[in-house]
Amino acid sequence: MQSNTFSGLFDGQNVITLQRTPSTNEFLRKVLTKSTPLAEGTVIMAVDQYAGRGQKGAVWQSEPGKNLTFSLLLLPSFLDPKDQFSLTAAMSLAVAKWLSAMLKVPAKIKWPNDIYIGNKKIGGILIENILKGKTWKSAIVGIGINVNQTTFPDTIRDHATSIKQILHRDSKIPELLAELCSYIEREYIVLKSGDFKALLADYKQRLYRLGELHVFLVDDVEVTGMLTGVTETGRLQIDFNGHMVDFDIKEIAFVI
Ligand SMILES: O=C(O)CCCC[C@@H]1SC[C@@H]2NC(=O)N[C@@H]21
Repeated sequence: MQSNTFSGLFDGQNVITLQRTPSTNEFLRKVLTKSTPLAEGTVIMAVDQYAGRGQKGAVWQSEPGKNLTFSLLLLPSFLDPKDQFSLTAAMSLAVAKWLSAMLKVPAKIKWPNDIYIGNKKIGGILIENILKGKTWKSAIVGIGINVNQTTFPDTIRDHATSIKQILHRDSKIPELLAELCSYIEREYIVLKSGDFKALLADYKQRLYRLGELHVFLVDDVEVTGMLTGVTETGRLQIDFNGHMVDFDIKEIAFVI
């Protein structure tokens, strides 16, 4: 495990804790659009996030006070927008590595950036990029981790897990935030170094269902193929009987 103190970019000085807010991503976006200058590494954390947002317009449900729900501000102006996926890879890797080290079980990345333990989702990431033309203004990295919640709504009960369900004890949320931020910092340094190949290779190694036959939904039709990796731009590569096809997030979904 890494030390549980903040370091460098995430020094713990810029953590704003909100008791109740619809969505930390939304809150951060609003602050940024009001042109309030915020330092890179600013974290908005919510105790009760009651209308959390997920990918593809989904909702992110979280019991008040039980989970880690936060958004952090990155200013990746060094990154060409065509390399956006490497930011997704870096953030997913940070969460997966942190959870694997803490829980002592492998945490996998379900493409593009859900975090799974076994066949259950423990966390999710929603990155909202704010670009100005071809340059970055900022990236809002929203992360939700199920921590002390042990019961889940019917719709997700069979496919959700939490840190408590694995460790059988409560965890202190601010301490988890500090630990996770140190993992984020480490991957962000790799991203800044421009070593996208290393990030991609690391990401691929941790892909959920890599090398396995799986059922996917493509154009409302269930198809079976083998997940073989991702392209440099983050498209999911599937082998259908020797015929390789790649997809973006709008074109394919996993069938559980
Ligand atoms: O699994 C997903 O689809 C992504 C979930 C992302 C949830 C986090 S919680 C903090 C931040 N604020 C939001 O409204 N969403 C993200």
